[in-house]
Amino acid sequence: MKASLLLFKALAKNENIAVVGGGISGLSYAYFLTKLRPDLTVTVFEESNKTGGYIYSPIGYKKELPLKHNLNGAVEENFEKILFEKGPRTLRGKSDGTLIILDLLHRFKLTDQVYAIPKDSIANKKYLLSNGNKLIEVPNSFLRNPIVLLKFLMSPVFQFRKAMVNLICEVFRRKKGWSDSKMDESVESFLNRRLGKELSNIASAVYHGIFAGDIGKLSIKSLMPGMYQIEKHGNSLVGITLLNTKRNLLSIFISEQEKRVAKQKRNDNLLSKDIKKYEKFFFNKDLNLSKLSVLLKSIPMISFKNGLQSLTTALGENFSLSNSGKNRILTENGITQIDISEERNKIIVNNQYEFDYLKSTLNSPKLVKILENSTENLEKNGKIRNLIELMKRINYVTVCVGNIYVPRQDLLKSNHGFGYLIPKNYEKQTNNKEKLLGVIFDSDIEKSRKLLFNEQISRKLTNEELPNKDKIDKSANNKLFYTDVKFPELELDFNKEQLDYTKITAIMGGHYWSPSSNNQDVDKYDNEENVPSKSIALKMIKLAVSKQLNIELDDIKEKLIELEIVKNAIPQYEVGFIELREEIHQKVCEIYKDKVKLGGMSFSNGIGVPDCVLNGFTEALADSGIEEKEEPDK
Ligand SMILES: C=Cc1c2[nH]c(c1C)Cc1[nH]c(c(CCC(=O)O)c1C)Cc1[nH]c(c(C)c1CCC(=O)O)Cc1[nH]c(c(C)c1C=C)C2
Repeated sequence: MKASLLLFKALAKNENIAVVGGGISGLSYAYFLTKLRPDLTVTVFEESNKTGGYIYSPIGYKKELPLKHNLNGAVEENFEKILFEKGPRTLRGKSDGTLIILDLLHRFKLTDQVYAIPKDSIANKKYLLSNGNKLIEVPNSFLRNPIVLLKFLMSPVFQFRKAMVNLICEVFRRKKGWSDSKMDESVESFLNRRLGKELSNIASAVYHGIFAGDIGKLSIKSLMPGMYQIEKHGNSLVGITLLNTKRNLLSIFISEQEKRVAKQKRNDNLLSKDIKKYEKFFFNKDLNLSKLSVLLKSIPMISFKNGLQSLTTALGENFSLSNSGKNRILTENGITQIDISEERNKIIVNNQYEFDYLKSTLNSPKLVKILENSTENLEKNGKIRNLIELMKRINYVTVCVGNIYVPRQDLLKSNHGFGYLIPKNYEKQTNNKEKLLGVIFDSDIEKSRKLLFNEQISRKLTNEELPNKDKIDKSANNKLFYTDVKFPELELDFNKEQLDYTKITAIMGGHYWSPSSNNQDVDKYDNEENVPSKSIALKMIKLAVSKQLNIELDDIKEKLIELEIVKNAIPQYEVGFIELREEIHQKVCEIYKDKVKLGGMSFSNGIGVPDCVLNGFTEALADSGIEEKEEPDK
């Protein structure tokens, strides 16, 4: 059998495509589609005046500094500039999406923007907030740091005795063993039933940090597909974990040589199907993705010199620059109507533009508004009403993001790290009055960063010729790559004294502000949506942070605080979400005769930035119609 590339018609030659939404999902999709199919003309519609969507890294200005002149005699900017991230800010290292993002940044010649947070850095310490405002460090690895593990097991968040009894009982407890593939359950009810309330409370904090959501509503099938499979087959979670641990323990009897061979085999095979496709259709001969993926295994987090927005800006610019100006991003161009003209076989946008195909990355509240403006033509068959009702069943949470900067002071004292998450049962008696979900220690993340593509690593990651002495033993060189990655200190462009600043982000609201939540402080809220005004939110954030970190924010004169309330920020993959999403996709295909498709955080799989980029690639590849087909040998 011989593999060859065949182009078959998904999108016909020279078609005109609309992408709705200029966030990370829309930009990734548009960028990849244009690269895969340069014959197409692609227009991105963005309602706001900037691209990036939820990724937003503005610079705040703190105070006037003494005037300085540059070499040409001109006055230099004389304000202390502070980068604030209002949305996502870091990427997890080990993920297919991150691999693609780093490859893109390498193509865009932005490697000087990419920082690694090494495993052994202070920013890799994560905490949970326990009653009495104690920060409990969560062990990163069960074996590597026994003291942290022991302290965690003995802490009130874990509740050792109860948790251990529950874990032992789990092996013997009767399992449901779902036979119907439609079965689903909330994460909370599943974990309570299987592992007990103590462990489920820890999971509540983790999902505060991802969905800002309530594990009492989020779906086990969507969020923990591995657990779902174990349940489906009626197996024990603890049993399967122990079996895997036994396999690991047995590995101490395997010789070093055998281990090395096994590791090499794993590394050779480590690219997923999606990344192999990316390599095949989008190959950048400069960067070795297999080596990069090995390196990323040892880097928990990636961060960006000028904020994550440099990624979306670069994607937008590289998209617009390609195809000699045929492609465009129309900012301040919201979509109000999407109709279909069956006679002309076209999608009509805003009664004005005609397209052959439209990809939306909007969330469902925005789509509902657009659908409600649909013409009588679409209204006639009643299907659109049904679609609107389905879309309204997807719930979203609103979050308040508070960025706080204090110069020349270390407010975190002994609690340095990535930040902390707050479990659901924190201060149950006071009902977590301020509805804080967690706090990120941005200054610690910033102070832990190391240039990822430094000279040593870049040489190993690119297919550049190896220096002569390394050529002598290539296998030794490979080994060196896996074990000997060094991150030299960054050259700082500010003096040591300025390193003592504190920058944190406090995140509040989420599911606690959902209309259905039993909010005791509802009289404080000045609108019917259960969301406080900005001024009340500011008071609440200051109060909570001061209390939890034991500082008096109001007493600190030199500070900068910015607050953003992001409505419908994160879709909630609640119980039954997978089936609901599938039904919506089917209805959209039916109504718009396969000429409209939905993507983005709400309708593709996954809400993380790497997920959005990976989905952008796989969906563009599928729509491009470029597929690999096996052909028999002649
Ligand atoms: C601003 C509020 C957000 C909260 N969750 C998200 C946002 C944007 C989305 C999100 N956060 C994480 C993931 C998983 C990452 C992945 O698997 O790709 C997602 C989808 C993990 C995460 N949580 C926090 C950080 C800094 C990260 C890394 C990714 C990122 O930079 O967003 C901190 C954090 N996020 C939220 C809270 C309450 C919180 C508290 C410490 C809600």
